Amino acid sequence: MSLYCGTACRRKSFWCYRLLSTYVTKTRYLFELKEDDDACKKAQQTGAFYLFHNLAPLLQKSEHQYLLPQYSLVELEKLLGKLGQDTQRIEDSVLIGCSEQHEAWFALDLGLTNSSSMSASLQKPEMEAELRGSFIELRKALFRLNVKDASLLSTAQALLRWHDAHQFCSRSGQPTKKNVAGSKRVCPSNKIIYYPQMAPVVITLVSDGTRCLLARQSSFPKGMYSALAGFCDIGETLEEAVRREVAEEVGLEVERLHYSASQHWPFPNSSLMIACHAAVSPGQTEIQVNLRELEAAAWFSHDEVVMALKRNDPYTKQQNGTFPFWLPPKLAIAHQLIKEWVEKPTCPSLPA
Ligand SMILES: NC(=O)C1=CN([C@@H]2O[C@H](COP(=O)(O)OP(=O)(O)OC[C@H]3O[C@@H](n4cnc5c(N)ncnc54)[C@H](O)[C@@H]3O)[C@@H](O)[C@H]2O)C=CC1
Ligand SMILES: [Mg+2]
Repeated sequence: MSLYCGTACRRKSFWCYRLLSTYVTKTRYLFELKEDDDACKKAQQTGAFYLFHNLAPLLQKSEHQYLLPQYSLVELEKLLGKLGQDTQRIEDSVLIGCSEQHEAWFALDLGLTNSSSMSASLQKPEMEAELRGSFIELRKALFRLNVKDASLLSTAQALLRWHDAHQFCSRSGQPTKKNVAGSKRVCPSNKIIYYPQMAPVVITLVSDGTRCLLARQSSFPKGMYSALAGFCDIGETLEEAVRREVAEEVGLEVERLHYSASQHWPFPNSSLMIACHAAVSPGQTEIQVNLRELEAAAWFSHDEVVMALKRNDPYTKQQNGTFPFWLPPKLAIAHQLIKEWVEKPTCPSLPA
């Protein structure tokens, strides 16, 4: 059971941690680091750093998985010294979380150049040799990481990318300055504060009661089908976005929908994927594929989907030269939606 400390007693630190659950103290600690630059600098002294190069995380290969090396501040300072770099570069790091023991975790990109520190991009091969690891594109590495590491690296990459793309104020054109944690940037001339953003995206698995509708874009790997996805338009509710995307992409009218879960998705930019199941009436299932958005869409039976979920080697070409039908990997929320449908194909009851 979690105990809640009703009064936020501000004695030694920002909050009184004594009576709170581990989760709450951790959350409050992270909040303090985001709000208080001095506290965050202090946390760096005992913290752990994850390294990136041009948004690719540093990983070490073990037998079947990638491992995530972390460095202390002292180790990082030593490394920068060896590579002939100023330790001021550590100021570009961003806070990405902390352990239950309050060891703060930071991410630092040594390949990106920052407008204010004027630091030069470090050479990748030189660093890889020194660190005995490789900077691997996140898209390639994500599915060979455990869930916790994958989520940590997705957050880190999204935050590093956001800072890289928001170095200037869109009103004054002046360089913006990040706080120590990297939870915001401020324009020194007009005090406008910029916060990291995610784009909301709806992802919908449409069912007619016995089959589910899956689609593919030409950019997907060969043979892979997924649920319908689309960015929310400004001003739309979640329900309206689902209805519009399904109508736009396959020409069907959704009758009922049911929220399932959500996921942060770092590609190509930061999105908040909001996953739903939706139903269409069994009498109105004729698909009209919007070829400007999709390469193909089709209804799949329960058995076909069960078979596809079991497929381990999707990239193997079949004898007739085509690729087998397969589904997104476990880590993608599309996979979870499809798995839920396989386990319970009947459709839920919220009106769209
Ligand atoms: N994690 C998962 O399981 C899955 C994630 N996704 C992600 O969902 C996202 C959206 O899916 P799509 O079918 O591509 O969306 P979509 O159906 O909305 O089409 C993309 C188009 O929407 C427009 N657009 C509107 N707002 C945009 C914004 N904020 N950023 C970029 N483009 C915007 C652009 O013209 C773009 O070409 C993709 O980024 C994809 O990576 C898609 C399927 C599965
Ligand atoms: Mg789409």
